[in-house]
Amino acid sequence: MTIEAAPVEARLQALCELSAQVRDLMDATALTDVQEPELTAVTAMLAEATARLRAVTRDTPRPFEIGPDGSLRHLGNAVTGGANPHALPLVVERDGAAVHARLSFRPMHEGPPGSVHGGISAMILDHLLGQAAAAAGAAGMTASLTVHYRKPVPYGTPLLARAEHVRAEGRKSWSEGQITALDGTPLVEATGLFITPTGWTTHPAPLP
Ligand SMILES: CCCCCCCC/C=C\CCCCCCCC(=O)SCCNC(=O)CCNC(=O)[C@H](O)C(C)(C)COP(=O)(O)OP(=O)(O)OC[C@H]1O[C@@H](n2cnc3c(N)ncnc32)[C@H](O)[C@@H]1OP(=O)(O)O
Repeated sequence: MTIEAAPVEARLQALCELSAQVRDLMDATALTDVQEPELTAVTAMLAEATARLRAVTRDTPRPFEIGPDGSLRHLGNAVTGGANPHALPLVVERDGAAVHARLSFRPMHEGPPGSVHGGISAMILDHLLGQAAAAAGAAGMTASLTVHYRKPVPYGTPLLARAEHVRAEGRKSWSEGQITALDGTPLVEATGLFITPTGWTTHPAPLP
């Protein structure tokens, strides 16, 4: 894994704005009820836009970078990356030994009709649990994730997600966390085991 010096911020800002537009496009696509000729016309426009973006490409999404404020960021990440349309993007804050984020899922995250797909909730918790491990100085890869779905998760509603590191044993560390309604009602709870790969232990990972 490499950490790059950040390129010109204005270009990254434009890339994040493009990603935000693509997220809106994804919701619009999931919800549209326009007629077939309009669908065909929009599809042609998008094919042209895709070709323009492919004119110059990278091998991977944006890597870990040091931002202008000195913080570590990963704009290509599928959960937190502002430059990745797949990401919400989740903005994770540290809170002592824990991490938390406010979040709001979108119609494109639908699983059961009217609520969020369980795999999407699990992905958010996987990331947050991993960040809690990293915040405790035990960054690692997810080895296992156990998820309990307590209530359907709504989209279009502000929610909270929180995680904390609970214990460590050698290269293994455990975190637990939950997604809740704003009033604290638990919706999804998870525990995860994170293992620091041997290659990382000789080069301590930077904290997020
Ligand atoms: C320049 C570096 C910069 C780094 C910057 C980092 C900053 C951090 C910032 C921000 C945090 C972001 C947070 C992200 C969160 C999301 C993370 C993901 O989505 S990760 C993707 C999904 N996970 C994988 O793809 C893993 C694939 N698996 C593996 O790579 C390996 O299996 C790995 C590393 C998990 C373990 O491999 P081994 O070779 O190190 O493990 P062995 O030596 O066999 O076992 C060690 C101990 O762990 C147990 N163990 C191993 N795998 C286990 C498992 N799956 N379940 C339970 N125990 C397991 C074993 O039984 C052993 O235990 P005994 O020491 O004997 O007690």
